[in-house]
Amino acid sequence: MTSQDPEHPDQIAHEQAYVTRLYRRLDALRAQTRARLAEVSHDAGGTAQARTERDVAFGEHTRRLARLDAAENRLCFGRLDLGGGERRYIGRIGLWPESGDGDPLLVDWRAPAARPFYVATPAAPRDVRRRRHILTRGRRVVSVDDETLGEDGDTGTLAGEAALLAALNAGRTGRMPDIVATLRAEQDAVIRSDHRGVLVVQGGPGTGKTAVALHRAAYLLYERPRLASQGVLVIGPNPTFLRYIGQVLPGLGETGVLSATVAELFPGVRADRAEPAATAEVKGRAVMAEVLAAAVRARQAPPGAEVRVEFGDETLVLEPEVVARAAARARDSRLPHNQARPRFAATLVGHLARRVAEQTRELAERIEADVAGILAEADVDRAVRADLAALGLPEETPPQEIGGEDDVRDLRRALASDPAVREALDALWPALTPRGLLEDLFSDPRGLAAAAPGLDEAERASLVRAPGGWSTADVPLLDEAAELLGVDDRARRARAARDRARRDAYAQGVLDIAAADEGDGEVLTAGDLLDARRLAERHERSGDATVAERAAVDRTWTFGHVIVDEAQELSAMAWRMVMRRCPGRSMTLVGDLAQTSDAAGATSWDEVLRPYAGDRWRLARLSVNYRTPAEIMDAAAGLVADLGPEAAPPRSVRRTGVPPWRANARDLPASLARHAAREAAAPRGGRLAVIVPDGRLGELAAAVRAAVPGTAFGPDPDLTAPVVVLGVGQAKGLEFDAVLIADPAAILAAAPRGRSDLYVAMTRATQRLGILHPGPPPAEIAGAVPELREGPGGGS
Ligand SMILES: Nc1ncnc2c1ncn2[C@@H]1O[C@H](COP(=O)(O)OP(=O)(O)OP(=O)(O)O)[C@@H](O)[C@H]1O
Repeated sequence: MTSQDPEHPDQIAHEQAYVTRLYRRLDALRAQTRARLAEVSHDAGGTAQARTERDVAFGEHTRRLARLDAAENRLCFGRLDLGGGERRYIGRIGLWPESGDGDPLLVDWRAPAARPFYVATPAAPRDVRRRRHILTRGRRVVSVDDETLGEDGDTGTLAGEAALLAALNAGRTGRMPDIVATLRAEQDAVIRSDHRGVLVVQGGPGTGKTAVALHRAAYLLYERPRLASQGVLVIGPNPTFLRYIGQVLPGLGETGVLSATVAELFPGVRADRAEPAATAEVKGRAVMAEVLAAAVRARQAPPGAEVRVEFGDETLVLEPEVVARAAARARDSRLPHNQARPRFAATLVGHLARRVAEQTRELAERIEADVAGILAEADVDRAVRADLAALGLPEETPPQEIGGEDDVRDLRRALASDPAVREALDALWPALTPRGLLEDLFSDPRGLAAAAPGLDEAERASLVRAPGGWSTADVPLLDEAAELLGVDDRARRARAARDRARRDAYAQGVLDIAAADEGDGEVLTAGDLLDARRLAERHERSGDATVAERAAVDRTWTFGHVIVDEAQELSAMAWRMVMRRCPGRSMTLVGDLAQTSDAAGATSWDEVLRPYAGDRWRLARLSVNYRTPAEIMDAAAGLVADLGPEAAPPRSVRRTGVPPWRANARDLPASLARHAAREAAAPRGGRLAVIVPDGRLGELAAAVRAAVPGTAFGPDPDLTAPVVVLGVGQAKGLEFDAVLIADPAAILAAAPRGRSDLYVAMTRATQRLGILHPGPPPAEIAGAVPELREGPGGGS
């Protein structure tokens, strides 16, 4: 039933009255929360415990306010009428009457009581008689749409899907919307899954994997409140994608989630160095962990010549076996390289100290013997004895122990601080940094040959390069190296101290401004009540955003939950890094093996996950494509036909009646520009993506921009522009009303997994798809996509 339904003309007015009441309640709660926040902000003094409690309250009120603000848009979207006459309104958050008693005014979509809204079916109605979708614009109810279930209801399937289809047919905005009002049962099951380990969500294009993963994060943050302080990490394939999905969680009231690409997971490194795909593929292999371990070992006391150290007037010698024993002892500690270093140094310094002490003792004994001989010969002994007797001293003074424990201790100290000794030890077991190790390794073909016997010569040659900058594939290697070398605590502590000083300065600035504003000497200013450090600490502790900020700069931060989108693209080395971020293995991985384009990416989930989760990972499948109309999906399906059942294309939920088309384009830039201009000017509007081979992005984008001013393109293009030109690698995960693909043959040929790339490109459209091919069409689409004879506006 919709607003036009003549049988229920008063339903919109009825729901409007209720929705208005809900917004009144929301407004009251916002005002209340703001007042509490102000109160806590101005509260001061008391015990340390009281201060901590206030800080916690400050954080809670801030989060609550963010949640209430986020609920403004489509606060209420559903109603359930249950068997016993009970009525439940479903919305973004839970709301209770002011009295606090009685039934909730609005049930949070994540609460168990809301679940039937998503999963009740005519066959299993779960006591639901009627499910109503309420569509609002701003605070105004614009339509209602009912589905009747239960014994006396009809099957209602079509009516129930009206809200979904309206959402799917709506024009795209360049920002992913949340789907909380129209979640499907199979998606709901994934979102609420109680599996505590690794949950893999496999599904074809447009099945809602990304949407589901983000809603699962929101659900888990609701269901497991402690998760907010541990942090949730969302990993996506590129910054453009992360911006595209960036509104979903804040829109659901969750602001404390860190999103990052794999390339951003090593703090302080900007991965902007380009490198051939074949090199990245080698760097992504699991064997690189062994290569790095071997490279580190090779820098630990390399076997060979003896080491000579000048100490005072002496030349001390460290024989190869002595060095080898010290190295073995250090390695036995199983500590990372830099942390094992003191043990190695201590062993050798101890050895040297004993050696020096021994030499000193021998020398002393020799001197004593010599002196005794001289005395005997000269018979001065008797005379000395007489002198001693005259002085009242005993004839035999107890011999002072030369080279005893005290001497050895002193010697150890002296040796440990001696520059020559330190230099010798540094050369044997140098302090290493991840960056230094990698730069060294990749610029040294001989060192690589020794560390990477498992790679063939060409593979090793592909790794050799001059220092300067980092690629995306380097990032997991830097992380691996950091693990092998050990955390450089001093640098981290220094950074933490700097951060704290910066925060203190910032907070003092806030207080200064507040003091300047408040002017009046009689009035207590914020500065009177809060000192800079406390304000800084409060800022540090309060709000989820700062958890995300702290996690972002700390390589060793471990998250309570990690979501990986486009998970099929991660290399084996990237998985090692991601798993280190989540030792609890509470993870949601979403991906599609049919869309793997990275040559180092996954072909089997079991292969990827077994090393980390054994068989304790669970697979959920999504099978319905909500994005791509059946006409386009049918044309794209052939591209993945030979990838096996795991990669089978999903079934589209709707048809549009608009088939995809292809056209021969002799002059590709000109033809592309013409078609893009025509599409951009069409009254149906919407957003257009022109997807081109990565290698021709600059040239083709310039041609399109000349025809359609304002066309976006570049490393991180504005997806809200009416027309955007993307390299095929950038299009992953995105969607547009219309898509134009340029030169499919070049896309197929550009990469070993070119078919997957073309499949991704073809499945980005929610409405229309056109393909321009210079020369004959590739066999993959020749039969599947009809040729445009009198297409949009004629010839190509
Ligand atoms: N239940 C739903 N209600 C409304 N829209 C939905 C629903 N499920 C999915 N969609 C929409 O379908 C589109 C595809 O969703 P999403 O991007 O999450 O799919 P995906 O499986 O990650 O796709 P791909 O693998 O191609 O990147 C989005 O616009 C999403 O909002």
